[in-house]
This record gives sequence, C-alpha cells and structure tokens, in this order.
Amino acid sequence: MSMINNNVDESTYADTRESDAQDEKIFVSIRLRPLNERELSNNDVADWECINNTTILYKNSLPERSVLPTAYTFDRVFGGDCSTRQVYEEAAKRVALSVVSGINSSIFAYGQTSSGKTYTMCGITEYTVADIYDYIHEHTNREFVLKFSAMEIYNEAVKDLLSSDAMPLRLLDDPEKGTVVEKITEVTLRDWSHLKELLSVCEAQRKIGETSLNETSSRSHQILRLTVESRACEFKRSQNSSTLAATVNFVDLAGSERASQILSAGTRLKEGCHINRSLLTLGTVIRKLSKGRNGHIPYRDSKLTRILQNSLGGNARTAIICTMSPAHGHVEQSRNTLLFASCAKQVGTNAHVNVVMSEKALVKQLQRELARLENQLKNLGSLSNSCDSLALKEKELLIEKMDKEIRELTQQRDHAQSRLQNLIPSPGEYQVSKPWDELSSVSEPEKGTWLDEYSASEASETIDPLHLDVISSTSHFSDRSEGLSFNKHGKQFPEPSEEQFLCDDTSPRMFIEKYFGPDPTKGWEKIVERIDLNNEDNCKEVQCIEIDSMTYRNSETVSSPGKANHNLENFDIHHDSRTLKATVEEQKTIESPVDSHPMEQYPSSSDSENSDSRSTDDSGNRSCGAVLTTVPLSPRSTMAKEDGILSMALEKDSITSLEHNNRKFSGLVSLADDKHQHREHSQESLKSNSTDVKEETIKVLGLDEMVVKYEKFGNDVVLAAETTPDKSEEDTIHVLDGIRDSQVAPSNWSMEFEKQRAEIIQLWDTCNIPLVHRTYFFLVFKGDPSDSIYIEVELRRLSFLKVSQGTTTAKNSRASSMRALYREREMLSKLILKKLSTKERMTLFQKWGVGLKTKKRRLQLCRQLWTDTEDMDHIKESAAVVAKLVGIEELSHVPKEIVGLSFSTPQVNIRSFNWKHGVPSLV
Ligand SMILES: Nc1ncnc2c1ncn2[C@@H]1O[C@H](COP(=O)(O)OP(=O)(O)OP(=O)(O)O)[C@@H](O)[C@H]1O
Repeated sequence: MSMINNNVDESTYADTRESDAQDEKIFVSIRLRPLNERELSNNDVADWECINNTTILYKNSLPERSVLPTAYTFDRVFGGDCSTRQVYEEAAKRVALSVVSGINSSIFAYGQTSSGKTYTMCGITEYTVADIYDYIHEHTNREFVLKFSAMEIYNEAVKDLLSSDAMPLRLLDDPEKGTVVEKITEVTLRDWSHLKELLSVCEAQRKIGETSLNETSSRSHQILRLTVESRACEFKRSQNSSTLAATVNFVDLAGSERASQILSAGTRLKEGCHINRSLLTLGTVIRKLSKGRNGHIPYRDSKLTRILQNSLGGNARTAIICTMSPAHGHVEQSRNTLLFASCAKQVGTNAHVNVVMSEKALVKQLQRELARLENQLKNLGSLSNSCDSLALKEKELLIEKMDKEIRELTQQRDHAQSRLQNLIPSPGEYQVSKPWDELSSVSEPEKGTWLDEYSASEASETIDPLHLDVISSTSHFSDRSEGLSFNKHGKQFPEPSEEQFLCDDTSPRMFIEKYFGPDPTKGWEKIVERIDLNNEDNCKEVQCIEIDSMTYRNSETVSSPGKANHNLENFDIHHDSRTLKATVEEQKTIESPVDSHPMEQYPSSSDSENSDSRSTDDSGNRSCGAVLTTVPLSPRSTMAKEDGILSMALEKDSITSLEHNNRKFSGLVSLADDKHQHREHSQESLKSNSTDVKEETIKVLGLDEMVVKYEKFGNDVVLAAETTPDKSEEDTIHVLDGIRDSQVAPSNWSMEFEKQRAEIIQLWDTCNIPLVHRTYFFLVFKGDPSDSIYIEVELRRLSFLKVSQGTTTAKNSRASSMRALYREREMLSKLILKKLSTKERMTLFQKWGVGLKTKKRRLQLCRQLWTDTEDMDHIKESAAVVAKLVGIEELSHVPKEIVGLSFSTPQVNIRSFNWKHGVPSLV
C-alpha cells in the first residue's frame, strides 16, 4: 500500500529516546476543513484562515466580535487544502510512533460534529500502523508483536468493537496499569491487511447516526488501541531479555453539538447529552491540567477520561488534532474548539519508556532474588549459630570456673578435715572419731553418759543434722540414745555431694529454717491457714508441752521449728508446688500421734547405765538433757559433719571455724588438752543447770519471749560463771575468745559485705529465689564479719544455681521457680489483706505508687517487691514489707547470739545454755 511510509528511521527512535526525560506538553494542532457542500449551498462563508503553519486567524471583523481574539497559535495548523497525510506527518507521527520505543501515546481528534474527526483519524491510524510495520521491517534485530483492540463509549457504556457481544465492559483499576477494560478483545495482528479487516469490523460496529449536520455522525467515542511489544532478537531465547511494551490510542471523539443546531430529539438527543457531558468532563480535565495539577482532576467523571487518564497529562505522549469547520455558521463551536485546544497545549506530560519484564525474565529475576535472600538467611543463621556458640562457650567457661572453685573449696575442706583429724582424740579414747557410718552402728551402751555426750568426745551425734529431725519430736528429744537408735534403724547418711553442699542445710536459708522456724515459702498454705485460724503473729506462737513423767510418747505438741527440721531432707530451693505439697504432707505426718512415730520403737534408755541419770531428770533434767542433745548446730558444725567428722559438741562451732580459719586451731588444741577437765566440768555444769530447772513443762517460746528469757538466763549464767570460775570454764572462754579473735573483720569487710550483698540480691532476682528467703537473709545478715561464711556460701550457691538454670535442660526448673515466685507474690498479696489495716494498706499503696482506685492493688504492690535490685532503699522497703506480712519482722531485732548465727557471743560459759533450736527453751 502506498500508505506505508518510509520516513520511520532511527532518528524517530532516537528522538523519542531523547525526549523521554523531557517535560513535554500535548502536541496540539488545528485542522481546518474546507466548506462542505451543505455549507456552500447555504452560502455560508469561511471566517477562519490559517495564515501560517501555526496560526489561525479569525477573518470576520464585525464589531460585535472585536472583543474576542482573532488569532490563535498552536503547534501546527492545517488549512483546508492540507492532506491527512500531511497532518499525520506533522502533527501525529512523532507521537504515534513513540509506541515502538516503548512509550505510550495517544492521538485525539477533537471538534464539533461534522468537522472531519473521523475523516482525519482514519487516515492517522492507517498511516501510523503502516509506519509501524515499516519500522518493524527495518528493525529485524528486534522481535515485534502487535496487538489490536477497539472500543467505543456510547451513552457512557464501554463496548467492545471486536466482539459481537453487546454487553458493556467493566472498567477495573490496576495499581500498575491504571484503568483497564475488563475482558476486552485483544487481537494479535498478523499483518497490515489483518488490521484493515479489523478496522472494517470496528467501523461496522460503531454507532453511527444521521443528524442534520452529518449523515454518518459518530454517536460514540471510539478508541482504537494498538499495543506494540518488542524485544531484541539476540536475547530471544534468553531468560534475561526484557520487553518494550507500549500502546498507542487512536481516539475519535464524538462531536460536540448543539441540539438546536442538529435538531436532535429522542435517541439523538440522548446521545448528544452523553456526548456533551463527557466532552465537558474532558474539557474540564484539560482546563484543570492546563492550570497545573493542583486540586482534584475529575478523570472519573466520565468513562472517556477515566480510560484515557494516562494520555491526559499522564505518562503518555499525546497529540490532539482539533478539527474545525471554517463556516461562519459554526463560529461558536469553532471558538469553543480553539479554547479547548488552547488549554490542551498547556498540559504537560510525563512520558517514559515502559520496560516490561518477560515472564521468564521475571521468574529468573525472582529466582535470583530468592537466592540472594536465602544466602542472607544462611549468613544470619551462621551468625546466630556463632552467637549461640559464643553464649554456650561463655556458659561452659563459667561452669568450668565454678567447678574449679568448688574443687578448690573441696580441697580446702579436705585439708581442714585432715588437720582436724589430727587434733581430735583417738576413737578408743573418746569413741567419737569413728567414721559416720560406723558411728551409726554404735550400740547405745557404748555411748557413755549424758554428760559424756555433752562432752567433746561424745557429742558427735549432735552434729548429725538428722538428729535434729529426731529431736524435733519432743517425746524423744530428752533421750540421748535416740540419735543412735535412729541410726540403728538403718538410716543412711550418704556422703554429701557437691550439689548437696550447695543446696543442703549449710545454706543460710536452711540454717535459718532450723533456727528460726519453718520457712514460710515452704508452707504457704500452712501460714495462710494459721492466719485464718488465728490472726496473731505466728512467730509469737507459744505452745505448751506437757511432758509425761513416765513416758515420752505423750507429748502432743510439735513445735514449728521441729516441723521444719523434719523437712530438711526435702529442702528444695525452688519450692514448687510439688515441694509445697510434700511439705504439707510431711507436716501432717509429724503432727500425727507420736505412737506412730518410728522413734517409739526404740528401747527405753532406762536399762542403760545412764538410766539413773535420765530417770532422775525425768522432769527437768530430761528436758535439759534433750536440750543438750540438741545443742544448736551452726552451719559450720553441719559442714563438719558432712565431711564425716565427728566433732566435739562443745567445740563444734570452733571445729567448723577451723575449716575456714586456721587461727582457731590454737583454741581447739587448748581445749583438747583439757578435755577431761572440760568433760567433768560440763557434767557438773549440766547438773547444776538441771537443778535450776524444776518445771515439768517445756515451753517453746515466741521470739520476743525467748529474747527476754535468754537475757535473764544468760545473765544468771554469766553471774554464776563469774562467781564459780574453774579452769575448764576459762578454757572454754579461751576457746571462744580465740574464735572471736580469729573472726575479727578486716577493715574493708564492710565494703566487701555491701558488694557481696548487692551481688547476692542480683542473683536472687536472676534465680527467682523466694522473697521470704531473701527477706530472712537480708534482715539477719547485716555485715558482721562472722557472716562471711554464709555470705560466701550463698553467693556460690546462687552462682551455681544461675549457671545450672542457664542450661537448656533447666527450662522446667526455671519456669517452676518463676511460677513459684509468682504464687508467692499472690500469697503475699492475700496477706496484705489479712495482716494490714485499711489505713496501713492505703499508706502502703501510696508509698509504692499503686493507684488507690486501681484493680488488684495488692497484687500490683507485691509484684513490685524485690524488683529493683539496684536500689538498696527499695530492697530495704521490700524486706520490711515481706517481713511484716509473714511475721518475721522481729528477726531483725533478734541478737544473732540467740540464734547461733555468730560466734560473737557474750563471754559466758557456753555450756550453761539450754538450747533448743538455737533459743532458750526451758523455763
Ligand atoms: N479535510 C477534509 N477534506 C475533505 N472532506 C472532509 C474533510 N474533513 C471531513 N470531510 C468530510 O466531511 C464529512 C464529515 O466528516 P466526519 O464524519 O469525519 O466528521 P466528524 O467530525 O467525524 O463528525 P461526527 O462528529 O458527526 O462524527 C465527511 O463526509 C467527510 O468526508
């Protein structure tokens, strides 16, 4: 066909490239058609004249028109004698052929009815497609695909011109493509003739009606869409090739018309209304765009502007060819067209090349991205693994360090034990240096007298913590043989392991439990139960025990400390619910009638050689004997026992002191040398004390009462000691002095104590240690140098606990301790209600910043306790609150001497004390 144009060359392609980034405007041209036959027959005249390629001039000089402009300038103006070809070449080609470069473009024909829009657009479309094919033929290095679709917008309904289906098409909004016409037919063009066929179909399908101005007036807006896709042939088989894809729209608008002019009615009138309305929207969009992109652009007011949004100031190159009739009779419509054209030429566009990834290329790119992300993930994983490895390594190092420290401690202990073995009497002499397991099988008669037992050589039984279990039952605590009998019944005392060392009764907590009574954290239910029954302070509970003079089985009351002691073997720092339950169960067992206690099976000691002594003291002395049997064992004593050392009862503290301070040896040596004298004196002293104690009733006192009794009793003893001094007493005092001297704190102990206590507080928090334990410890240990061993034990125990909880296998244990701590806070919150008055509660809430009108105030408060490990004031306040709630407040006021926590005792004869669980128990 002659329409194929050879002017498509590389310059066109280059031009589109160069202008890609330019701020272009809509190319606007005017095509003025010649007067048609109707106009000529009506003797109409041409008012418009193209005076050059860009200017059109209004020729009519009538006065009434003088106020209006007479000359209009555009990108190009075409007179009546210009061919469509020329119009294409000069006003449409550059824009239209942008499509082969991947740039969207649109060619509009705008003008009044019968002005030549269809006439012009038919030519433009054909010329463009022809040039595209020509371009394709000239660019064999690329592979092109042309797709064609066609639609019309008739009465605001979108119709597919390549389909016989009359159903209007829906418009969809695509985030990337903008508005798309759903299900529109898109035909891949085989060749030029194929397009001609399709154009014929479109022409046949388009709504055309006869009007007074145009026998074949287009009654719809027509949009012919040609999509050109191309890619370089060299990458044809490559998955990396990309595709250029763009669309050129050929838009033949319906003509603006005046109903009066075309004498329309009925269908034509309706069509005209839709046409004018949509053109009005188009004009509004153009006008607004010409003034800038500020404000709302009513693209969506009509299907036309919605579909062509990208061509109206969007990313498409646009050319508008405005067609006009020069006839005087259409001057108003012509001026409106010129006004529209004037606005349109102000509208900028933002055309750019569309590079479309092929599916394969897209898949390839996605695969690369996936691989990159996978590598990134692997790197992160390896990094994470290395972090885990580091953490594990740190833990291993810590464990290794702890193991080393434990080994060192063990060695020190063994060393001390070894040295101690050299100091204590031989087995034959004092019957006490047998190994523990041997001792357990020693028959009762071998054990000597009560006084012997009290003496240094026989007191090994009292070092047995399990003996404390025995004496917890008041029915037996007066019988010195019970400890041994207990052993006879096969009670085994396994060698303590390292873990036991860290968790056994050498810990301050266990120690406290021995001497202060049951650990509240081990019997919450019991505490609450007690409070429910009696809202008095538990620690001041006084229970009277009537001792049957004939049998020891009739004692009824088991003191709280005894109960706790009985539970020593079941000590568990985590205090989970299982432990609590077990504790309660055990307490029930202890509270059961003594008849069921295994101790009753043991033979009465009345047939022993010491029976006289005991029978004589059935009243007071028996109790006294029991007290002596249960001389409070300091942790140091217990530690010595753990080593299998049978130590002297009186010097048990001293012996243990040896383990961590060699200076104490001198005192022990002195005492050992005078052991016989000491024993004799002890016997006498004991008898003396027994004489003083005549009552048959033993009272287990509350702490306050204990303090009073202690002071009174202690003073009496001191007085007696001062008035009846003897050598053994002096020796004893000498020993104690030696111990006290050895425990003089270094000048910087106070600072060291503060430092270690802070560390312990931190570890308590880390290890979820029960708050009551913390409170006990915090209140009792205030920095006395003699506390150093407890501080150190606590530190090591917690350090070990921290490490062990840090292992992956300790998750359950960790969770359990957290749950226990949570429950403990809940229990404390209940105690707030029970133990504090309303006023006290309110004051407490205010002090701790708990809103008075908030819910669960008590729990809020308890959840704050012991949480700020850095703030010592907070810790003190927390301890005070917990102490108040669980009734251990007075502990802070109890002299340590009374509870056996310190060697800094008054300078009195220690033999003169009647101990029961660390407190004077006999009145
Ligand atoms: N430049 C021109 N030279 C010669 N004839 C023309 C020219 N422009 C249009 N015509 C003729 O004028 C008549 C109307 O043209 P056309 O149908 O293209 O107008 P239109 O603007 O599309 O009208 P409508 O809006 O009503 O569809 C046709 O017979 C057409 O051949």
